Amino acid sequence: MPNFTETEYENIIELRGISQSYDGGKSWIIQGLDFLVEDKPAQGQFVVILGASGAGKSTVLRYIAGLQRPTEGSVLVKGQPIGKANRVGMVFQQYSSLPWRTVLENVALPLEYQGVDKKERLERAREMVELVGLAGHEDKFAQYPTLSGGQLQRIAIARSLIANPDILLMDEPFGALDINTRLQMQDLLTEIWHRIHPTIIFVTHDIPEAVYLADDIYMMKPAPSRFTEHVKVDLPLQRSRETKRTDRYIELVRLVEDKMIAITGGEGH
Ligand SMILES: Nc1ncnc2c1ncn2[C@@H]1O[C@H](COP(=O)(O)OP(=O)(O)OP(=O)(O)O)[C@@H](O)[C@H]1O
Repeated sequence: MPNFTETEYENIIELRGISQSYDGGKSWIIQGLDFLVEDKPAQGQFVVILGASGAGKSTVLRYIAGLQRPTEGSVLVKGQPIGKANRVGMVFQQYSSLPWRTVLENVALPLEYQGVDKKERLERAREMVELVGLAGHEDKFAQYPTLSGGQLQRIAIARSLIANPDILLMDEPFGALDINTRLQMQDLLTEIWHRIHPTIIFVTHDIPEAVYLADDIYMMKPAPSRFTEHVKVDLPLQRSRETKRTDRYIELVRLVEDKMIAITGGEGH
């Protein structure tokens, strides 16, 4: 009899032996990449990916989302090949709302695709809009400058969370925001994460942001790339601006910076 522990699968994400070529194997963007993320359902996980520009960070997210298959290797999500059953949400750097629809309608969109009836989807969208701090803006059109860049990213986060994803993929979601908005969004994201515990895979170029948000940081070497470094962020689970003043935080930022410089030779990460 198999001994089932808390969950059926040890790893919520399992990428093994991944290689990627776009020219029939003459050159390789990614080679021999493994990426295993443990499943911790009651707690979630916050994993940050760092790597030089062009290393393949977005490509890794696309594999997990099922938007792309690697040239070689296997991708399992919750122990299964990617399929429609996987609940994976995605947030990109570019604003991705439909400007001719209201905030509420944009947030409700995934439920509309699922065929949830209008009353229920708007009710659930209202809860999400509140969760991301957009109450009062429900009926505005989701476009700049009616809404700011930060508000548009809040819509994207709410929309990705409404379908109750097990995994939330975030590709430099705060990269286009000014510094104050970026700091606010970091705090919003940690707050949400503590409430609903998805497994978050977050790509950024910003090392202080990575250390502030992550449980685990994985670093990619340049092409042919794979993960070569892992840093466990042993800061308290609950973080605040004060965390950024602690010796351990400062030490970890330095450690990650040194590792990135060693991996990339200081090339734009
Ligand atoms: N369809 C494609 N054909 C050829 N090359 C591609 C294709 N898609 C991606 N690439 C290349 O694969 C590499 C990895 O791209 P990817 O966008 O994953 O990198 P990244 O690490 O996310 O970069 P950045 O930090 O600049 O966003 C890049 O060199 C890119 O040019």
